[in-house]
Amino acid sequence: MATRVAMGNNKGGVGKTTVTVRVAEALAVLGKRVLVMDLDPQGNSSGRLGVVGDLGARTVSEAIKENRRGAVADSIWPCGWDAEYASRISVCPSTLDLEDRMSEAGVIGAYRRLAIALDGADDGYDFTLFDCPPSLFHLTQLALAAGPNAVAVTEPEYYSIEGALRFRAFVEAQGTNLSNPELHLIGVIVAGYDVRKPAHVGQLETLPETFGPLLWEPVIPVRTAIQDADESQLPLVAQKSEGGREARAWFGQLAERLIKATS
Ligand SMILES: Nc1ncnc2c1ncn2[C@@H]1O[C@H](COP(=O)(O)OP(=O)(O)OP(=O)(O)O)[C@@H](O)[C@H]1O
Repeated sequence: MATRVAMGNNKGGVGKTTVTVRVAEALAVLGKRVLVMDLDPQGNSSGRLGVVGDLGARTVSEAIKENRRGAVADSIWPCGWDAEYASRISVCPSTLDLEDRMSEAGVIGAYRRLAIALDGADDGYDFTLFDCPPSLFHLTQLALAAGPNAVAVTEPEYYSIEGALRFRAFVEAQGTNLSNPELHLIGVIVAGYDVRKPAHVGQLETLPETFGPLLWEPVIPVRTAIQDADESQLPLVAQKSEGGREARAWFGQLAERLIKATS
């Protein structure tokens, strides 16, 4: 089984997908084989990893629906990027159909369906990263039931930090309920830091006290190159600017931090 890591925050737009995709990219640069599970019906990590077009039934929604051991294997796509290391990245993509799985939330044991569908399917990977939706409800619970590690992603902004704290509290409280007593938060990643915003500067100072040793470095500042890579669905290696080079280095350090935290 791969080392499984769920990236979450129950506030939206805080950089979860960006961090998941760019840490996956950085892990692949370091030679790791990575499976990205897109658990957000918006399908943003699928698109940013170049998995676009008609996906037919080969999506994470279908794999969960099947409720069969290893079903994820039939929903795995290669990363669509033109980069040497992209061959080490695979994607289990989502579409809006993933919303349909929400109706199963009340079904006894349904929260285990992704863990069951992943069983054996991610054995060939070093890491499986789950890009969670901005919620603590069923789709996030499917990810948290599937693996022992969770990482909160937050902007240095009040409501985003509140969302990260709720995610941490949920992870700490729900492991047993999700049949995953090993579940724990291994880190907090701060993204989207805008030095021009006094509120960001102020909140950044409070974060070491709030999260203590769980706070990972480096903080990821806002860079046009990161947004451009996301919007053009390209790897960071395609961003030749200084910002692109900086971003590759920062995500590389976060990937190394993740490897250290899980080894
Ligand atoms: N460090 C950064 N520099 C510049 N743009 C960024 C950075 N981090 C994220 N963004 C941009 O901010 C927007 C929101 O980021 P992202 O999609 O990762 O958030 P999210 O938490 O996954 O959102 P959702 O909750 O909707 O899934 C995107 O347009 C992304 O490209």
